[in-house]
Amino acid sequence: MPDRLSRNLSAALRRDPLGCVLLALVGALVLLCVLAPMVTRSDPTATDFARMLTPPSAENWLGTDDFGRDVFTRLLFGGRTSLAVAVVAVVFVMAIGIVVGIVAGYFGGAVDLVLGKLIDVLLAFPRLVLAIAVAALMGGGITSLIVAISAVAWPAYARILRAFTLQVANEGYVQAARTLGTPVWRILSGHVALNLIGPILVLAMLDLGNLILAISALSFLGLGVAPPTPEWGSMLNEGRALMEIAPWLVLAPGMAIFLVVLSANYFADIARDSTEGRAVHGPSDWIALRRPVAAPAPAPPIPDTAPLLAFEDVTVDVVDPRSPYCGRRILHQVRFTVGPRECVGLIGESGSGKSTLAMLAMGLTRPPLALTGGAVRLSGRDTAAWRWDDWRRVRGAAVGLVNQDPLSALNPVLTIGEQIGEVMAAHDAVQPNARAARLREVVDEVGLPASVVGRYPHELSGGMRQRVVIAMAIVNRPALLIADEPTTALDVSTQRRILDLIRDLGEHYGLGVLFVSHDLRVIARVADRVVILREGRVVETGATAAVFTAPREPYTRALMVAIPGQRRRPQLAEV
Ligand SMILES: Nc1ncnc2c1ncn2[C@@H]1O[C@H](COP(=O)(O)OP(=O)(O)OP(=O)(O)O)[C@@H](O)[C@H]1O
Repeated sequence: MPDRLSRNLSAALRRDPLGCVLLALVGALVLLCVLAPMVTRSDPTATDFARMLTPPSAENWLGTDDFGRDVFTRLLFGGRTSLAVAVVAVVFVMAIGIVVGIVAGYFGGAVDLVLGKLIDVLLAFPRLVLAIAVAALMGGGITSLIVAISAVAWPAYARILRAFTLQVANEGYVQAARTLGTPVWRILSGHVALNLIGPILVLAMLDLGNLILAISALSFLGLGVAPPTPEWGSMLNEGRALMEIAPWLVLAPGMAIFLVVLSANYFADIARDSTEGRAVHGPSDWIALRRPVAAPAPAPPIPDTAPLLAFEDVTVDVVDPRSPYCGRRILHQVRFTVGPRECVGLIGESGSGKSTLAMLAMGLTRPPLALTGGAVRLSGRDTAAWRWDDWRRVRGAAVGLVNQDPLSALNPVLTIGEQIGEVMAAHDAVQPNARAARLREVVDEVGLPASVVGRYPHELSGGMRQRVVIAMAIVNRPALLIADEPTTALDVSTQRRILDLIRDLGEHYGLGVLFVSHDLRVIARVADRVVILREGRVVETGATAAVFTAPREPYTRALMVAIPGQRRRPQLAEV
């Protein structure tokens, strides 16, 4: 995003002579201010009553004030103060706004409610009036100026960044990071904050001008930088009484403020244009997933013979009384297992409950749905009492997930190497010193060139992206892989290659695979056993060849006849 921002800014400037002139002027002014001690030998506070109120001349380019001080020198040193205070204030404001906005947007619930109310209350006051009150209470000076400005400016940032966080947190790649067991702090700093850099930069540019104005206004009112230290606002105040006989006293700082504020707003506009159109989507109910259940996980006795995944009479209902579907049964005593080195195909038409089962196996069942009967066991352990942290250790380590849409599962601002590396870093399955080698190995295993690690998701084809997602799912060598419609978004030939890859990897790693699909031909190519689901009930289950060649249930027969181009039943390995 910052790359695109700088590219767009330079492209906009190339097309815009006014922008170039503004940039040159403000750049020169800022440079002169920064280098003030080298540009001018005069002391900005040294008085010389013999030279009081002299108009601009070769000796005093911008004249002198009523103490005989050189206005040009004071303008440059005053600019250092104004700009430094503004930059420090922006940093403070951004830091508070970013932390509060991200925390409120990401955690939601009570945290969001409390922070949201605080933001609302602070935003209800006019910013400058509140800043005047805070600065007056603190007694003026540079510190109180920064505190006053920071205290009143952060809520606007927090509110905007909260909204951005809500959007980013619902992106597929953030959800994917969660399902891969990435810790919250890493999701916040890596996925959420990185994606907010663009909006943050634009906000900072937009507000820099406003903050300089506010700083100047407070100093103008005598609540900021105390005389004789020069500052543009206080210079305006000092020159105000003599404006009619010595207009240069107000013109110089006035023009400087005007130029800096105009430039900041102008460039912020360009920056805002260049970052518009971000793709955002999705509801914001995932935060409820974090709610842990009451009891801690029990000590896990793991029978060697236990299947990797077992659904034992699993019943799921809509339990939230606020849902219009409250009381509806989604899964009815579903029972089947997935063992090591076995690929189980879960087939069912849309709405039959396939995704609900896949989510149960990852501990991602969302309110208003809840497990109301039976048990979901992973390697023999009942997961009912697992808390969020227990699941976090399992996801991405013992259980890998491959989703339908690889693009939404990948973070657009991180390279492939970083994203695979992050999954390894989230768990201890691969030792830190072995991670670089494992990265190369897994990239090779999924059939991608080594160069892919330095590339970004948008530089890859759909099939390559799905290979990356598979690499992320297997990099920690899980025992179980959940593949939820992993080939639906791909063309037929890519589908075939991805299916072969999953089957080969399953054999290579001895993986148990739960392969969810509505497409019988896909299941026929990869699955050893099939489970046919209809309206939340298992209607038929058995070895793939047996079920497909001699279906017992009328529903299974109907499904096969419904395959496009298929008169009677699907051929194995037909895809
Ligand atoms: N939050 C919810 N509230 C009420 N009903 C829900 C909710 N989530 C899912 N359902 C219902 O549960 C049933 C199973 O949904 P699920 O998403 O598991 O089906 P699916 O087989 O994966 O379908 P698809 O292939 O279209 O994704 C559907 O009838 C759906 O309407």
